[in-house]
Amino acid sequence: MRSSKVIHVVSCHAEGEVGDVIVGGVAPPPGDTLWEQSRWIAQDETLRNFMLNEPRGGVFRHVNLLVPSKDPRAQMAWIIMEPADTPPMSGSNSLCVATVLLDSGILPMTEPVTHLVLEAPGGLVEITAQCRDGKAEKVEVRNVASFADKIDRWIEVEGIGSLQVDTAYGGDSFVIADAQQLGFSLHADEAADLVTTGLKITHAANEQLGFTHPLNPEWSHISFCQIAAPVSHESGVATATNAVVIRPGKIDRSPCGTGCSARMAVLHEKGQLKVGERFIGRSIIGSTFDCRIEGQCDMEGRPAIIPSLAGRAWITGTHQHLLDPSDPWPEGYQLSDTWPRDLT
Ligand SMILES: O=C(O)[C@H]1NCC[C@@H]1O
Repeated sequence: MRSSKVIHVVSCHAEGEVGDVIVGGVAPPPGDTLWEQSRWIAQDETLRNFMLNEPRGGVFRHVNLLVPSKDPRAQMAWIIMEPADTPPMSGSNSLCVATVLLDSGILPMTEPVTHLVLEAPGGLVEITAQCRDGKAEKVEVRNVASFADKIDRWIEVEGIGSLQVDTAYGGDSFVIADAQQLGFSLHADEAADLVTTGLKITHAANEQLGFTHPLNPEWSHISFCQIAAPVSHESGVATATNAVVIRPGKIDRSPCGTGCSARMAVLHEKGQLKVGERFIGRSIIGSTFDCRIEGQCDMEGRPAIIPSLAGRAWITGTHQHLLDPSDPWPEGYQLSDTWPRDLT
C-alpha cells in the first residue's frame, strides 16, 4: 500500500445528518481569519473535491476540518464543507464537531456538563454538552446572531407561479416557503419532489430577492430553501416540521439548526415567538432539535435574535482516506445520476 496523503476522519451524524470530522492529516489553510481560511478551502477545492466527491464522498456528505482557533476565546475552530458551499455556520455540523471533540478525547470532557467555545467561520458559538459515561448525550449550541431579511414577499417560481416567502439568516441564508401552500405534508416519501420544488424556489429567490449579510458582504446568496409546516403547539411549545433543501439536491435529514434559527428569527419578527420561548424543529425523518430564542441584539440597525439549538450526535466510525499516486482521479468525480445539476 502506498499513499501521498492520509486524512484521518471520525465519522458522525447529528439527528440523521452526516457531519464527518477531519481530525488529522491536513495542515491548517492560509488566512489571517477563520473566514479567510474557509474562503481558501472554498476556492482551492482540492480538499473539498477529495473528501466530498466520489469515490470517497457523495452528495449526502458534509465534512468538517478542525483547525486551531484564531479567536483566543475559543478552544477549537472548524471549517465546514457542504456539497455546494463552504458556509459560515451549520447546526448539524456543529453538533458533530462538538461530539467528536468530546467523545474522542480531543478536548477534555467534564461530566455531567462540559462548556466549550468553538469558532465557526461565521462567528463564535457556545457549546453546553450534557455528558455521561464518556458520551456527549445532548449538545446545545448558542448560535450566531440570526435575523429575518425579507418578510411576506411574492416571487414567481417556474412551474409553481406566485409564491409568498420569507428570507432569513440563521448562520446560513434561507428562503422559507409554506409547505401547505405548496401541497406538501412533509412525509419522507415526498423527498424527491421536495428537492425539485425547493431548488426552483431557491433559484427564484436568489434572482428576485437576493441576500447579502450586513457584516459579511462576501456571503451574498441564499443557500437553502426551507419548506416549512405551519407552527402548532405541543404542551404549549411551538413545534413545526420542515424539509430543508440543500443544493445541489438533497434534503437535510436533521431539523437543520441554521434553518430553525432562521425560522425563529422570522417568527420573532412576526410577533409569533418571544425571547425565552422554545421552538421544536422536526425533520422529515422525525428527528428533533430543541431550540429557543435566548436573546435579542442589533445587526447593523436591524433587530436580530440569539438562537440556541440542541440535539444529539453519534460517532459512526473512523476512516483513513488515502491517495495512491497512480490514481487518475485524485479529485474524484461528480455525475448527475447521483449528484444533481445545480439550478442556482
Ligand atoms: O443544521 C444545519 O444547519 C445544517 N444541516 C445541513 C445543512 C445545514 O448546514
